[in-house]
Amino acid sequence: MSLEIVGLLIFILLLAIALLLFVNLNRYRQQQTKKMMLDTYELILDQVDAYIYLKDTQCKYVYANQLTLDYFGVTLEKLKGTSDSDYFPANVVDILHVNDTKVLNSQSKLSDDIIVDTPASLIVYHEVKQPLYNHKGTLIGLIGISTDITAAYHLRSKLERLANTDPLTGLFNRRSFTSFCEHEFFRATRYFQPFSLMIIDIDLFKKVNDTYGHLVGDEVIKRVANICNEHVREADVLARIGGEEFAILLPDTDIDSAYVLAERLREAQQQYEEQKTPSITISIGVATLRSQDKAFLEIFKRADKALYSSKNVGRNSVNVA
Ligand SMILES: Nc1nc2c(ncn2[C@@H]2O[C@H](COP(=O)(O)OP(=O)(O)OP(=O)(O)O)[C@@H](O)[C@H]2O)c(=O)[nH]1
Repeated sequence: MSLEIVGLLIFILLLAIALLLFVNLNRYRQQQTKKMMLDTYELILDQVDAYIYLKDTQCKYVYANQLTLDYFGVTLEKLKGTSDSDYFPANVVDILHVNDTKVLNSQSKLSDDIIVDTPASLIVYHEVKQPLYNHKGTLIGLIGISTDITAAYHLRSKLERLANTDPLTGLFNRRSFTSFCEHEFFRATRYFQPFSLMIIDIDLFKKVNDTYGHLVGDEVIKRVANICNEHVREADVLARIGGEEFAILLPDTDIDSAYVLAERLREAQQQYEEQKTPSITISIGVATLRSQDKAFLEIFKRADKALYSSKNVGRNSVNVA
C-alpha cells in the first residue's frame, strides 16, 4: 500500500472520528438543554401554590409536585405506584376514585369541590382533572390540579348563613323559610304525604314596644323564639318571618296533630310568661296541605286567615283553617 493511500485512510478515519464526536457532542448538548428545561419546569411546578399530580390509567400516582409531596409526606420515589387510599380517609377516596374513573372513561375534563373532613381539620379543595395522552395520542393517565379553597368555602358558608338567618334570634328568616316550604310542598304532593304550617304572632306587641321600649321588645321576641325552639321536633323548620311573627313548618303532620302541637306551644308560652314583665301571650293560625292546593302560598294564606281568627276571638288562642 502506498504512503498516499495510508495517509488518505488515516484522514478518512480522523474525519469519521471528528464527525462522530460532533454528532455525539450535539446529542449531548441537546440532552443537556432538555434536562435543563425539565429541571426548570420541575422548579416552576414545585413553586406553584397548587397540588399538581399525574396518575396512570390504574389511578396510581406517577408524579406530584413538591406541595403535594409535602402534603402526603413522601418523596417522589416513594409516591410512585401509590394511590389515594394511602393518603385520604375512605369517604374521600371513594369520591376521588369516582372522579378519576369519570375522567379516564369519558376522556373529558372534570372539576369538583372536595371536602376532606377529618377530626383534626376541615380542608376544601377545588380539583380539575383531565386526561393525559402520549405523543402517539394514547391515553396514559390523567393530570390533576387541586387548589385549597377552604377560606373561600368558610366565607361562602358564613354569607349563606347570614343571608338565611335572622340576626336577632338566629332562626331561619322568611326567605329561607319560604324556600324550605316550597321544597316541602313539592315533596309532600309528590309522595302524597301530609304537612302542616303554624303561624305564630305575639299579641299586642306594639304595646310592649310603646310601654317598655324596643330593647325590651327585642328580648320578648327572643323569649318567644326560645319557647318555640324547645317545642319543635328535629324535622320541623322554625323561622322568624316578620317583626313579631314566627312560623313552623311541620312535615308529616296532619291538621289534628298540628293543632295539638300549637295548643301545647301557646300554653307553654303563657306559663313561661306568668312571672315575666311584660307578660305576653301568642296567637296561632294552623293550616294543612289539601289535595287541591297548587302552591305553598295557598296553605300560607289559610294559616294567616286562621291567625286572624285567633286575634278576632280575643287573642291567646289557636285556630285552624
Ligand atoms: N322590638 C321590636 N319590635 C318590632 C320588631 N319588628 C316589628 N316590631 C314591632 O312590632 C309591632 C307590631 O305591632 P302590630 O302589627 O300593630 O301588632 P300587635 O301590637 O302585636 O297587635 P296584634 O298582632 O293585633 O295582637 C310594631 O310596633 C313594630 O314596630 C323588632 O324586631 N323588634
